[in-house]
Amino acid sequence: MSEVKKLHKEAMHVLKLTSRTFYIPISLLEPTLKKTVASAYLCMRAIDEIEDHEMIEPEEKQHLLNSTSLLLKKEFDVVEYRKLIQPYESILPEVTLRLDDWINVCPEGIVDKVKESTSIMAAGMADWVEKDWLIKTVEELDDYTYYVAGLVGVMLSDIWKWYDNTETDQDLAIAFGRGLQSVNILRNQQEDYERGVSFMPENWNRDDMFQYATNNLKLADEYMKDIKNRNIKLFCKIPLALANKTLKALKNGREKISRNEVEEIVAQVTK
Ligand SMILES: CC(C)=CCC/C(C)=C/CC/C(C)=C/COP(=O)(O)OP(=O)(O)O
Repeated sequence: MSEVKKLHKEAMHVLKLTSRTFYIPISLLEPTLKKTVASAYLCMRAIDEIEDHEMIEPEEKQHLLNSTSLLLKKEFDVVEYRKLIQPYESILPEVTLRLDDWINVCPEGIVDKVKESTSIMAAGMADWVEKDWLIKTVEELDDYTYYVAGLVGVMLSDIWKWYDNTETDQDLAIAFGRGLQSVNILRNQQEDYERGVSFMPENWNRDDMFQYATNNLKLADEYMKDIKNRNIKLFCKIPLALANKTLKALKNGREKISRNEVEEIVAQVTK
């Protein structure tokens, strides 16, 4: 097997191990999009694992994220990156240690966009680590959800445009990301509370966050209307359907949806 093929296979393997939500939709994409979106997911997940790490001090996270953000702005210097993460090698996951590999999986015509989006996300995450994720206003919630999810939407829209000139609305793409992220916030609220983090603006209760999620997921439906390519449409439909179903389950007091329900939704969307 050629080196390129081998790397692609490894990327899909790591993707399967890291993403419950996106492994299936990415697998259903045609080869060029599959490589691109897998690479983009893994690059962003690489830095997300730094932001979320339980054993790394905030100052160190900021340094790691800001330095990675700078490295992504130039031709990626893998020697510098290895030096940067070397002290944390034993505690960081494979997806983070192999950032250079994921960049190499990405097709040449779009890799700069993926690096740029990941760089902006890393700098935004570093700022939120500094602020200790202290969200007081809805503007701050919007800012946080923009960096960690809205930007993914923007990047995906850029990928669709590059791939076959599919034009989608940037604000709706951001809302799509925010919708998915706010469902996760609701799902993880207790767990986050236990580690001392809350994404609820002051004076907000759970119902307000439900409303925020519902509004953004409605805008995600609008986003879908611009997509004609069936392959891209299918990719977007799966996380959206899972988020809608999860939101409904949470409203009914359940913790999350079952593996069976996930399978049912995927089967329904792909039939
Ligand atoms: C235009 C468009 C499609 C916009 C959507 C943008 C997008 C994919 C944002 C990601 C947001 C998010 C909450 C990811 C983690 O979800 P998770 O915890 O469910 O995923 P995981 O299983 O990969 O951890």
